[in-house]
Amino acid sequence: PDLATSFLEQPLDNPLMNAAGVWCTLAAQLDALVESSAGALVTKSCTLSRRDGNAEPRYRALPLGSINSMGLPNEGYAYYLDYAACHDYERKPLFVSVSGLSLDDNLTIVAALREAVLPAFLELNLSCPNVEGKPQPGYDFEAMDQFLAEVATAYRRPFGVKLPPYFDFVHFDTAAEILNRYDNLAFITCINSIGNGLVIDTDSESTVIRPKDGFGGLGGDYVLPTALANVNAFYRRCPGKTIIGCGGVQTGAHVFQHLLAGATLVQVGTALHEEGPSIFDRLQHELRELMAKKGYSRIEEFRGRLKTL
Ligand SMILES: O=C(O)c1[nH]c(=O)[nH]c(=O)c1I
Repeated sequence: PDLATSFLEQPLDNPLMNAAGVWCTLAAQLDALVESSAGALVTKSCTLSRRDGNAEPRYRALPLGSINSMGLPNEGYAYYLDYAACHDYERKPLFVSVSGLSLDDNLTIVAALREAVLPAFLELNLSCPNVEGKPQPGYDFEAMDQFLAEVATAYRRPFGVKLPPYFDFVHFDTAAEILNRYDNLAFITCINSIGNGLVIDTDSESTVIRPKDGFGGLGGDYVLPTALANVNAFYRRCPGKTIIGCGGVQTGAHVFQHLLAGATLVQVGTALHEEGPSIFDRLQHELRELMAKKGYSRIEEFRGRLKTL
């Protein structure tokens, strides 16, 4: 079976990439993703200036996934624009994730990205749950609409958004109605971590990460059904847009499920953090095996074809 696909008319060897924030803060990590068999890669969400992020421990791997409250540690947007300027786009597409601390910061970064005239894809992160005192725009529909109105106008080129998980059909409907207003909003990445979970260690009777009294974003097995729901909800509601699936991917079957739900590309976070970039070889092998067993030779034969009962 062939895993070749395309994204916004760009060909990719396969639909797999990292999730923003994982294995992508420093150039050496990004280089490792370029060298890996990932079909594409995305940079750590960036802010105007470099940030240390929250106090450690701020990430914990768990039997069923992960919890994190990194606090947006990153090298500052110039660092990632420099990386994007040196990337070989013939090899694989590069996405730049932007998560400015204010609308103005986002507009400054987006303007710089536009001025750089790079073939990189902008993934506007509206869903960071871990910056104390910064509510995420993804859960404030008025703020989200304003951010998109200004960014869509300033950037003028195709871009995408990274959304938080929603858990109610009214929220799916409202968010989709906003996103559908912006013609150059070309893709939607669902989901970011499930925000502000609390993991407790029974023996120590304590939280397991330091920031925010232990409250942090959940990833891994915990989030797969929610991720699939959000992928399919926006796939159904935004027919003119491309969906990128993110959340809970650990096996080729999980990739298959995201594709079935309507995803075009599939991002890997927690499992990549734990296994490293070789995971992209394993996931492709497992996906090919599953496709062969089902008699599929190309992804387009089943992508978006989720059956209902
Ligand atoms: O804490 C983080 O840096 C972080 N952590 C997440 O789970 N999602 C995000 O978008 C971000 I910006």
